[in-house]
Amino acid sequence: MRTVAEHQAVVAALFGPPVPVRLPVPEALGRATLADVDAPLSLPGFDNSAMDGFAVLAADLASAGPDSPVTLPVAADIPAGRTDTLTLAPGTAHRIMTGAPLPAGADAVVPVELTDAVIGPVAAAETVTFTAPVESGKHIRRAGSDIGRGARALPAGTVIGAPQVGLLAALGIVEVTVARPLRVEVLSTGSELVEPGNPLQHGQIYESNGAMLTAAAIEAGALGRHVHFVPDDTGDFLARLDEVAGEADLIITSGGVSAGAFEVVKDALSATGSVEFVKVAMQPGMPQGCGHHVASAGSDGTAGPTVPIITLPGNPVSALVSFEVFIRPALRTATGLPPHRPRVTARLGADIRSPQGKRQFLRGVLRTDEGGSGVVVDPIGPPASHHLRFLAEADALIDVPTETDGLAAGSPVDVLVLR
Ligand SMILES: Nc1nc2c(c(=O)[nH]1)N[C@H]1C(S)=C(S)[C@@H](COP(=O)(O)OP(=O)(O)OC[C@H]3O[C@@H](n4cnc5c(N)ncnc54)[C@H](O)[C@@H]3O)O[C@H]1N2
Ligand code: MOO
Repeated sequence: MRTVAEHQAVVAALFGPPVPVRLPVPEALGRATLADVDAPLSLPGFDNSAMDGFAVLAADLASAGPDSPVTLPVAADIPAGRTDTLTLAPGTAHRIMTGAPLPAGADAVVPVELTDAVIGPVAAAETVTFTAPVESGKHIRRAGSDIGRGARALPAGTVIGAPQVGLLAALGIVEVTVARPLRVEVLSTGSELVEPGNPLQHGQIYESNGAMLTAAAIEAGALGRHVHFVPDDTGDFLARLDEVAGEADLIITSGGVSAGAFEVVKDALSATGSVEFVKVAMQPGMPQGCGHHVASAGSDGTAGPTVPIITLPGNPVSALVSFEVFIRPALRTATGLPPHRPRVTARLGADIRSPQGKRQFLRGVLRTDEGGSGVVVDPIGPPASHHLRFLAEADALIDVPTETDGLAAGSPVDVLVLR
């Protein structure tokens, strides 16, 4: 049997390095930059006020005190957005709002609350009185104090989140070079499957792997699309693969890869020689397949596209755990994103058993222990791979080493954090 690490390497090798693409900033959310972004302008772009108040020359207020108020004429009113250039004459004040450009000649701003001016939406009075001096530079946001023009705004490899979108927009940047998102098509197989919303007959079940794996692909940063499911018919299956091959960077299938009499995926793809089916020493997720699907030639004889394909086992827990262990890290690396879920060491909240010779990924729920001194993981649900309910409750996978056949409560274990 192949080890988990060996199969991870085989899956990762299906993908090339990240491909750069220019995307509008809002569409770059969640993607990794593939080039440094340097600031095309300074932030702030001009000296401006940090407070609603009065721009002054600090020297004019040097003698101001409760018993020696200084009154200055208000020579201008500067709301944010005023675009003309103003100069403050010594011995005068300008009413100024937060974010408004500081007039040349002013070197401090006094907040309105520290003056005799009326606070609120009123016209500026003719004069303003100060009862305290102000330090030169006070409440002024200097041009370039956040970032200077030409400075590195985002290094290559940054994952774009809300703060990065904010910075790029503030810099006036409309497009950014990021890793091209990969298009993942998910196709389920099984004659027992029925689309949710339709009635079930005895022996039928609702198709859930397609929706689940599509969601997992999207969560991993890919463009996931669920192309629904086909019955256990190799002709139908291959036709659907051909249909989506031209639009996909990866096809994921579920089901039909074990040892039954109707293993549509294995039967259809084994013969092609471009997909290998293997057993991986893990539970759940033992039967795996991966390789390339070579789509049939077009009617004009042109060669069909070749696309990486990963065939996951049909048991729902096996399918999602396999995605987490093999596909998610590979997809993320191929799009420049940090590959792994966080891993932590936790103490087991209960005894566990594990099949020797297989690396087991048990579902678990993380908590902080009563003393607050560490992280505990409580195993939940049986190991069998149809327990979707416990998968939905879990926020961790407990990674039990291959050679271990059991661990006592309190033992340290390696945990993959799923949130
Ligand atoms: N004789 C053997 N039988 C099985 C073996 C084996 O080695 N020898 N392996 C077992 C293991 S382990 C797994 S995992 C499963 C994998 O089976 P398949 O990939 O062939 O999957 P199916 O047989 O098609 O389905 C398994 C199970 O999952 C349900 N299923 C399938 N697709 C979906 C879907 N899209 N949505 C919801 N549920 C789905 C299906 O109804 C079955 O109950 O094989 C074991 N057997
Ligand atoms: O390996 Mo299967 O995935 O145990 O359920």
